[in-house]
Amino acid sequence: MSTVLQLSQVTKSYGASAALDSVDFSLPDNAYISLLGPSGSGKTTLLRVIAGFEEPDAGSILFHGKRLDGVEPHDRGIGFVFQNFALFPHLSVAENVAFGLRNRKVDPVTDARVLAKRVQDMLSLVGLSGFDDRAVTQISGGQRQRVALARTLVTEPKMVLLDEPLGALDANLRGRMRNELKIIRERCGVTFLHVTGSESEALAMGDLVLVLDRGRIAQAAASDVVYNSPATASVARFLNCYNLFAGDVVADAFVGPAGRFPLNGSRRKAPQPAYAIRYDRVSIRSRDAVLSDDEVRIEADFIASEYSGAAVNSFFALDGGHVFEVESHLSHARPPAFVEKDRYALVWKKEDALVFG
Ligand SMILES: Nc1ncnc2c1ncn2[C@@H]1O[C@H](COP(=O)(O)OP(=O)(O)OP(=O)(O)O)[C@@H](O)[C@H]1O
Repeated sequence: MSTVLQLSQVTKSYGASAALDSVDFSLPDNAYISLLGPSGSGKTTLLRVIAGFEEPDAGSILFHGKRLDGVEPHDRGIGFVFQNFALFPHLSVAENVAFGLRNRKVDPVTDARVLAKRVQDMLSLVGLSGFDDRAVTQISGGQRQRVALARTLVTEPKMVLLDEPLGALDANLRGRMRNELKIIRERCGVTFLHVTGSESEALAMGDLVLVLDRGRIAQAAASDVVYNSPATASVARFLNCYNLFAGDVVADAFVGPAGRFPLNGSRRKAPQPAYAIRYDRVSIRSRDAVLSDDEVRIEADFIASEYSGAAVNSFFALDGGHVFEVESHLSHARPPAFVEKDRYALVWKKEDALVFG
């Protein structure tokens, strides 16, 4: 697969703080890439630097093998879809889409018939044929999202940057638009770089998922690799499906304020030591249940359960107040009702824990 974009050691600071700190990655052509990171991790700054709205302080950006230094945003061949869609409210759907083509600096399209044909093709690509004359104030959020996308795609960018493109939509529509965006990308065959703060969105959409942590790429891998094998404790935290413990490896155990967890030997190199166990790898047992040699246990008080259709998530308070979460999939068996404030044993296999440090 050929490379569309390559960043090497890209750094951008605002005052004394580095929004991007030596960012390195390569993106394949014709792929859907998710960029996941918590608020303030540098996602928008990274998109703005790639788009050319900001210049990096150091490092290089190669787009199709050519350096982008000093190239104006409109000359980069990179499209940008903004979170709030940034449509012109006084223009119709078709006029919004035509705007970019008619007004672009390089090779503007002025012939009305050519323009109309290109706009029609684009509206058909995003599933909005027949909406040409509608005011953009008289269409739904999902339709506005498609107009924003059509307006970018009509200029035939070689890559598209999308800044939280589903953030302004309600949860239901967000789910449907995930699929739509993937289909539209496949039809036009260019790389989409989709920024999101939602781990489920990033994992569902990306052929490749980049995880940004405090201005650095903490991991770049396929969704299942990120989910099952987060590279650092911070990545595990963003995924919202791991219980994390601070502490250190001492001989054959991980020891911290929450207790002593015997290890099975495997350990991944990471800047910060931590112990992680996924919510759905834990079983809830009575305190007197017998443990086998390959299991680890901790005791905690039941707080509450939350039913989500396919699973029940149960919350427990560890001694010291830390909340521990267990996800029980209902396809296995429905967990019994637990009694509030009663104490239970939370048990997992040594080999299911991830040990960082
Ligand atoms: N124009 C600016 N001036 C000063 N600091 C800035 C500026 N833009 C961003 N920052 C800082 O750079 C860091 C990264 O910001 P950025 O907006 O890229 O993060 P983000 O991951 O997109 O966050 P969010 O998800 O909340 O939009 C933050 O600490 C932010 O305060």
